[in-house]
Amino acid sequence: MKLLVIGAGAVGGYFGGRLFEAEKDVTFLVREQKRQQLQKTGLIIESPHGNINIHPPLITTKDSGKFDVILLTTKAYHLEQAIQDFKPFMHDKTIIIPLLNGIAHLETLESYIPKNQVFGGVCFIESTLKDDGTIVHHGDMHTMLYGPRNEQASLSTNEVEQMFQSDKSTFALRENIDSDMWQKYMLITVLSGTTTLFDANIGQIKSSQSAMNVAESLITEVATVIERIDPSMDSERLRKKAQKQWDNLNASFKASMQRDTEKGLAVEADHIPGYLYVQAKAHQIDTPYLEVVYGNLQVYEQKRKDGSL
Ligand SMILES: NC(=O)C1=CN([C@@H]2O[C@H](COP(=O)(O)OP(=O)(O)OC[C@H]3O[C@@H](n4cnc5c(N)ncnc54)[C@H](OP(=O)(O)O)[C@@H]3O)[C@@H](O)[C@H]2O)C=CC1
Ligand SMILES: CC(C)(CO)C(=O)C(=O)O
Repeated sequence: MKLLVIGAGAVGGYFGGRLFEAEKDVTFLVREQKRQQLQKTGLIIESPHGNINIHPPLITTKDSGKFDVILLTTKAYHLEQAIQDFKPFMHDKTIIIPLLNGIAHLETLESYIPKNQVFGGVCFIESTLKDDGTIVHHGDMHTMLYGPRNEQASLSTNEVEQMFQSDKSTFALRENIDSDMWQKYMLITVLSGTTTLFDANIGQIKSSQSAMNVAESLITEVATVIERIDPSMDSERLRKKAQKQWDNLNASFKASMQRDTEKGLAVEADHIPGYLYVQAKAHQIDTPYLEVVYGNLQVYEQKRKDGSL
């Protein structure tokens, strides 16, 4: 089984790097600047679970070859281009596993690729990139969940499972990956929304009862919207689990979107809160907290564009 990781950023570099370390057949599809950087320094991971500096095979769109599994790890705003870039590396059974936060990318992927080749996926990790491309892993979490969304999956799950084994991080094949994706979407909307709104880590947010009330109201709104989009998701269960996940976070925890705003980078505003906000409007659900969170990120994007950050 041959794995192609699209992007060697904070998520793709970490999980792809751990699989390469575990001697899996892993190649990275990268853009030219990244290729040059990685050729010079190697792929470096600094992690509480062990630092590594490795030299996995790198390809760009100028190369050719076919891969059995594609792990998609770009940001949502690079999705359309990434699909055009990785499609030539697929054969008629290749499985795509996207690790993007959110859910709307599944529809985009399925508009280009047969549904039985699109798995679902989520990851739990707090990682970021240094200027020199080093992947810095904060905290303990490093879990990737994946699974078929279609009974007629083009490769058997047993075959795919062989690829995702490593002593240094956790990979789990799931029966209901859609449910995992919604639950993660719920969590990330609240975490990225509040940490960027207050420009604060979780400990700082927890120090204010009013800020905590905002988080709780956001949790309730998002759970309501998700249940309306997918009635198989129970809003009360979503809400309770998100609340528990929130309560268990370390004080120093930051969402990746917050780390991106601290660096003045683009954010997935339309893909994460924006998609839910549009769905809420379509279902005539009032979501004032989601509107504030989304509006805050839209203003941030505008400031980036006009150079006034
Ligand atoms: N970081 C985190 O802690 C977590 C992030 N996520 C989610 O995972 C996704 C990825 O985030 P993250 O890893 O942080 O983002 P990064 O920006 O760190 O990494 C994305 C990588 O994708 C690469 N890329 C973009 N387009 C292409 C392309 N066409 N071909 C090849 N490579 C491409 C970029 O390359 P280049 O270097 O050339 O710009 C970049 O290195 C997001 O949806 C995010 O929300 C989920 C869980 C945790
Ligand atoms: C919440 C977290 C850290 C979990 O992986 C995440 O997905 C992100 O910050 O983007």
